[in-house]
Amino acid sequence: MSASPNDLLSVTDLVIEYHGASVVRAVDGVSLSIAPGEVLALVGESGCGKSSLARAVVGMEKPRSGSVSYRGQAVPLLGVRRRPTAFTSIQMVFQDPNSSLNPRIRVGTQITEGIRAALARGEAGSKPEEWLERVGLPTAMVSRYAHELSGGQRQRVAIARALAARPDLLVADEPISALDASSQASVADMMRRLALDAGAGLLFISHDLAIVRLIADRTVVMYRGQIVESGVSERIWEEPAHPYTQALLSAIPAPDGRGILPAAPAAEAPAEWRSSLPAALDRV
Ligand SMILES: Nc1ncnc2c1ncn2[C@@H]1O[C@H](COP(=O)(O)OP(=O)(O)OP(=O)(O)O)[C@@H](O)[C@H]1O
Repeated sequence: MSASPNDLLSVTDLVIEYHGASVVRAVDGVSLSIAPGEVLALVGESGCGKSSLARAVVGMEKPRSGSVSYRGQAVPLLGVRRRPTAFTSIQMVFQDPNSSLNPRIRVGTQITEGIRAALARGEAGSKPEEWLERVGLPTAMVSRYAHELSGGQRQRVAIARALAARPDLLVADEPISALDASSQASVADMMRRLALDAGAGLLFISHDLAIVRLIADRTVVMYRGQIVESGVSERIWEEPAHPYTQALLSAIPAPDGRGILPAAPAAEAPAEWRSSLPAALDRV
């Protein structure tokens, strides 16, 4: 996955470490890129470094080494106060909508913040009600407060606000896990459509390979801070090359209760994975 001058986002040899009682290397030499109008999924089990990578992409995490560039320019570290205007064209949706919405500000006002960011970059204006409709919420919700909404409604508002800023690049970190199972696929598909209608790129982080298969052009699989496999989503789904990807796929429930893979993959998984994914690997 080498960088091209046309990339919207280019991450090169990224290393992120946390220094506490011990050093945790959360991201260990990751390179990836996203072209305009492309959906890239980042999958992997909890703790593999997905959120650390996402935060670095939007300038919220300082890399130990390596680089993150957006349209060929290094993404600046977010200031204590606010990010430079140019970089409002990168928006992030967090797993927990409470971390981006203010419970004491009306929903309409919060979406208007996104609209203002778009206007400041010379983009066309829009109304908060339009964005509520696009994410499947009633327009009357403009006058409600975030704390009056359900978790799923809040997440839709967070998505509406991010999209209202008309980003070129949308980074969505587990954006659908707060939603009920029946609406996860439709909201993921809506994000894909809205991002692509705007010609934006979408970095979609999830542990749900079934949904990723539906919406992502390419998929990157992370394990313990490193990329173990990447490629066209359909290929990864049909012919996972790496034993870890095979284990992730086999852990997806199927009607027969045996996981999604029809036959046992040939590759032998290293013993260390047996401890991290025992249930999945029992079926591999
Ligand atoms: N601020 C921090 N300080 C110390 N360690 C951290 C910090 N943030 C993350 N880590 C560690 O870095 C590793 C990667 O964490 P990260 O949140 O990036 O993983 P993730 O794949 O997003 O997990 P999840 O799916 O559970 O959100 C984990 O071992 C985590 O404990």
